[in-house]
This record gives sequence, structure tokens and C-alpha cells, in this order.
Amino acid sequence: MKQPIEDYSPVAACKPLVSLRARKPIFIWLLTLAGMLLGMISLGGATRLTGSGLSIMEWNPIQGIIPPLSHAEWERLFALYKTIPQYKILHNGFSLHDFQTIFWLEWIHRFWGRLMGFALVLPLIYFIYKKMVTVRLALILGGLFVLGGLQGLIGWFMVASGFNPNSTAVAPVRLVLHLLFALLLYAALLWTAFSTYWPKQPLQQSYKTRSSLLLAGAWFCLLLLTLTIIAGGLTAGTHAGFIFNEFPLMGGSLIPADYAHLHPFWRNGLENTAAVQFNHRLLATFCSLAILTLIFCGLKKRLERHTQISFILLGWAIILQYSLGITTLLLVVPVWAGTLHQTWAAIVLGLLLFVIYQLHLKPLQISTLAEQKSE
Ligand code: HEM
Repeated sequence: MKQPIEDYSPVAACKPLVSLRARKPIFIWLLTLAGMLLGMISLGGATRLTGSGLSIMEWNPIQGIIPPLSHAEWERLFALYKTIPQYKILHNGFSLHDFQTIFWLEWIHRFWGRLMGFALVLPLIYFIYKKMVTVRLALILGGLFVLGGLQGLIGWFMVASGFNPNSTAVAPVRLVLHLLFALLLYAALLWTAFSTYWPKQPLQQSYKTRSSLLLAGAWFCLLLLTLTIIAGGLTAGTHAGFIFNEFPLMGGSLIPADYAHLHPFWRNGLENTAAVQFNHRLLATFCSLAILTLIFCGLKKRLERHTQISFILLGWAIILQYSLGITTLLLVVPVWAGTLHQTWAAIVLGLLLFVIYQLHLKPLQISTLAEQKSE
């Protein structure tokens, strides 16, 4: 039976986050910040994969903005680097020039973080001065600025773990924490951007019921994606991508023979590289299948055009991500593939968030509604 047309219509809209005239510039600014964060995630991947992350051994949030300017300063920093296990075990024999190469990548990574702080605060002050943002939005963005600072601290917490005796890389769990926090910030920026451009319109009960299954499915996909990303972080952190460079088998069988050789069992999920890689593959497969099923179900309904487009883009993005994962593995983790695979995970996350946001707000069957009106 067809529902009465009124059932589809939104009830009174929530108070918007910005005024109508400020909507576009603030949306573009927030998207630019999210884009910068994506660049930061990419730089982070390249820094890790080139072994550059431990080259700056000092934590100077303010003075660190100035790179070494004299030969003596370079020599001092290089001498400091020579004291850590990574130099002794992996980079023994490095020249000053080699050191400078890895130093610059880490320096740019940190510099980009500071730049993002300015790109958030300076326009925010301007928008507040011009009364273009509500107090609520100013508070949200102020909160994100503080979280950004906290991310810098987590970054240092991660780097510090690489200076432990006999350690040549950072602790995998801290790497995952740093990656997750970056993605949390990125998701919060995107969600805020969506909320400024498409203010929330709570919908009537009958619409909610009709879209709720799809929405629940989308949230479930987000959960699976998050778990896959955590498993990906552990794969990267434990260097599990450098073994079993074959697909779909691992050492001739679907489940690697020594999947559970550590005791107690839970340690395998964190330390046993065979199990870590297998978990990432398995979760990635479930996650990709769940997202493709969601898209199949979503496209069967008559969605608004840009919701439909975001579903299709998400479909292609997840297929590409899965293929990039396999490519990274088969090629034994070259820097370009590992960086792209890490960055693309954030793009998939952004698209899934966009789909979820759309499903929260938009009537599913606008075209049906139009048809009913004309009947
Ligand atoms: C839904 C699909 C997938 C997602 C969202 C995903 C996500 C990720 C993420 C975020 C990382 C990097 C984490 C970090 O650098 O801290 C990662 C690493 C990795 N992934 Fe995936 N992945 C997916 C599918 C796959 C597949 C199918 C494979 C191979 C069978 C794979 C193999 C790898 C490998 C080898 C690494 C480690 C690379 C390195 O050391 O930099 N991934 N994955």
C-alpha cells in the first residue's frame, strides 16, 4: 500500500550550524582541511615506509618549526640519531646526506601538522569576527583544534617507542592509535562539513522505518571498515606485509599453518605476523562484501541522484582498495603502493561517511514522491 505523501516530508529542520551566506565558504574551508588531513595521512604512510619516522629525536612543538640552518646543527642532529638502535641495526654507514633525506620527510610531516593548525585557527578567528559561525560550530572546531594538538602528542608517544633498546621501528599498537586518531579527526571534519552544507532535517517516523535497515547496514559496514583499518595498521606495524607475498593462499593453504602458535591465544592477533596478515585479509574480505551488498540493496531503492552517485563511487573505491591491498602484498610493499593503500582507506571511509550522512537525512524515494504527487 502506498504511504500518504506527507509521510515522506521532513519535519521542521534543526538549527543550522552556519548562516545561509556563510554556508558555502565554510563548507569549502572544512573540505580543504579534510583534504589537508588526507595529505597528512599520505605523508605519514610515506614517512613510515621509508623508515624516516625516527630521524627527529626531539619534541619541540614551537621551535621545531625551524629546520636545521647550519652545518653544525645538522651534525648535532645526526650524532643524536647515531645513538638509537635503528641507526645501529638498520642504517649503519648512513652518510649525512642519507640522514638529511629521511629527516626532511619527517620534518615535512610534522610541519604539515602545524600548518593545519594555522589553517584551522586563522580562518576560524576571521569567521567568528565576521559573525559567520554559530557558537556551536566555533566550539566544535575549537574542540577539533585541541584534538589535533593531542594527535601531535600521540605522534610523539608513538615515535618515542622506537627509541627503546633493540627497537628499529615504533610499537605497532601505538602506530594503530596514531592512525585511528588521524582518521577520527578526518571523519569529524568531514561530518562537520556535511552538516554545514546540508543541515539536518529530522524525518518523520514512516520514512525512518523505511530507511532504517539500509542505515543500520551502513553503520555495520563502518564498524567492519574500522576493524579492517585497525588490522591494516597492525599489518603495517608488525611488517606482516613482507611475508606470504601471495594471494589468496598463505603458505599453500587458506589459513596459515602457524596461525595460533603463540600462547595465550590473543597474542597471535597482535604479535604473530601470519595471524595478523590473515586477520587483515579476512576482515577486508568481509568488509568489501558487506559494502558491495549495501550498495546493491541501496541502488535497488530509488535514491536521490547524488546519494546514488555516492553509492556507486563507494563501490568502485572499495574494489580499488581491495585490489591495492593485493598489489601491495604481491609487490612486497613498495613505498608507493603502501602509501596509496593507506591513503585510499581514508577515501573509502570518507565516501562511506557521506553515504551514511545522506541516509540520515534524505527521503529515500523522492522520485516516488514526485510520481505520487502527479497521480
Ligand atoms: C577493505 C579493504 C582494505 C582496507 C580498508 C585496508 C586498509 C589498510 C590500511 C589502513 C593499512 C595501513 C595501515 C597503516 O599504515 O598504519 C593497510 C595495510 C596493509 N594492507 Fe590493507 N586494507 C584492505 C585490503 C587489503 C587486502 C585485500 C590486502 C591483501 C590481501 C591488504 C594488504 C595490506 C598489507 C600487506 C598492508 C601493510 C602495508 C605496509 O606495510 O605498509 N589489504 N591496509
